Amino acid sequence: MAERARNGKVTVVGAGFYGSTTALRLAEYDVFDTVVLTDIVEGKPEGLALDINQSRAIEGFETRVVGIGGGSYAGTEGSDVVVITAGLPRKPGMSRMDLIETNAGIVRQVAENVAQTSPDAVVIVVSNPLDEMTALAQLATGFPRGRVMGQAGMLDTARFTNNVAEELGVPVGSVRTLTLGSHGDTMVPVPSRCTVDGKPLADVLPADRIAHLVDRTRNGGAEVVALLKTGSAYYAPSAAAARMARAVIEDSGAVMPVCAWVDGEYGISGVYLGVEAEIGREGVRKVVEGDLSDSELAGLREAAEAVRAKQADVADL
Ligand SMILES: NC(=O)C1=CN([C@@H]2O[C@H](COP(=O)(O)OP(=O)(O)OC[C@H]3O[C@@H](n4cnc5c(N)ncnc54)[C@H](O)[C@@H]3O)[C@@H](O)[C@H]2O)C=CC1
Ligand SMILES: CC(=O)C(=O)O
Repeated sequence: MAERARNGKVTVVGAGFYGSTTALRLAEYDVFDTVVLTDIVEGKPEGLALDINQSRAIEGFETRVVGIGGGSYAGTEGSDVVVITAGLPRKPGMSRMDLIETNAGIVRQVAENVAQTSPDAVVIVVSNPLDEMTALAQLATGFPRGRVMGQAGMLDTARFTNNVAEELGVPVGSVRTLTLGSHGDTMVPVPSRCTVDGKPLADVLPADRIAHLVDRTRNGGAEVVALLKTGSAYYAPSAAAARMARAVIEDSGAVMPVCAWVDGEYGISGVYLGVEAEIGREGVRKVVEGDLSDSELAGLREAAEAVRAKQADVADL
């Protein structure tokens, strides 16, 4: 059998629930040479890496996972992609914004180390609050804005899709949805861009049910936190971040909803915000502006102003 071509190195910083499941997904894709998993805790990433490598013979992938504990960056050098998952998750009753001070210290320190050791990497931030931590990671790395992006829209869109599919009892594969804006209170699910088997959502569901699904999507993370009691979601979130990292290493040009620097699109400038973007080897190739209804566009602009105010403060955190 022809040997599969693999290339590149991806580092996942933070070997908690999000980081370890992301590392597993990335390894199972079998497209990278190496997945590096790091943490400040000694032994945990090394143990998880060994565990994943021991699964290779069963699952049939060759990508090797390397675990590095103790907060070291030796071994991460020259990564093509870095996924930052380091930081506290929220507990029931907390908002993502309640994490800002603690996680800002962690993300700043991680980003500075990444800039030193992997100066050409594309950085995918997942630590919360997402929009603010993405802006902070760009400041702390000093990387071009297109090379730093955040994961939220893929996840929120997947939640919207799942909600619609469950409501109608149809396969998720028949549903298309889109979610833009912030990964917080000003999230903007976009019903006008949703279809079921190619039909507009408004043709298959009454307005009050669509409003309910929009609301459920906005609260999708909190819904999981309330059930788990400790920690937050990681299966769907890790799927989203891993897909983004894969799009980068494969230079795929896939258009995905991500937290990207917006510079004029939708009449919005100078802010990291959830928008659709074309992803390739250089990170965000371009923001893709789609059609929105008047109220959705107003919601996106409102989200931009809400996160702009918070992002202006991150330099001082
Ligand atoms: N953007 C999104 O859609 C989502 C974001 N999140 C966020 O992702 C983050 C991680 O979540 P989980 O993995 O569930 O939390 P977790 O508590 O399981 O793992 C966090 C890990 O980060 C490590 N860590 C802390 N400081 C570090 C540092 N300076 N360097 C390296 N590692 C460090 C911890 O030791 C721990 O292993 C949280 O902030 C959470 O809110 C979670 C789900 C979705
Ligand atoms: C934790 C988080 O941000 C989420 O599950 O959406």
